[in-house]
Amino acid sequence: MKVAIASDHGGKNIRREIISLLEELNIEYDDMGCECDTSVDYPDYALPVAKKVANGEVDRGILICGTGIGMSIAANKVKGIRCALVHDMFSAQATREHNDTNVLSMGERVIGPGLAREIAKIWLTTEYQGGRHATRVGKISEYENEHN
Ligand SMILES: O=C(CO)[C@H](O)[C@H](O)[C@H](O)COP(=O)(O)O
Repeated sequence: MKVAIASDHGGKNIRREIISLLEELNIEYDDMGCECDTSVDYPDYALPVAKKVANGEVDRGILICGTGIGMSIAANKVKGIRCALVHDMFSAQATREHNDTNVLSMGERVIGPGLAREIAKIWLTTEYQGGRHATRVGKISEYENEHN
């Protein structure tokens, strides 16, 4: 598996934490910034990561900003992206099993680095269940294909 990861200025500490997790899990990653000391705009980081996932350059994406909301809104504008904003371990597991999410978003002003690490670990290691969920995910893809 290869993962692209990025944050804005509000998510740099958790990004560093998740990079150390990726190294511990021996998961290849592409760190797409930000290398910022000042304020930046989250779409400039969410969209390149989402595009890399959508075009198959990487398998998954992880995004962190202050709340995770802006990153998730931006990522979900890219065709083929199913980005989940997650701040608890139950949802981290459920969104992989049920929604086959390919991008994870978290907010550093919402949760601490320890919980973010646990969430990312669960999200990276949980398999999609398919079955009844594939029908539902398929309906989303169908809509997306018809309207883009
Ligand atoms: O996009 C966001 C909220 O939806 C992120 O939390 C940003 O990190 C946040 O908006 C940045 O805010 P700042 O006041 O410019 O630091």
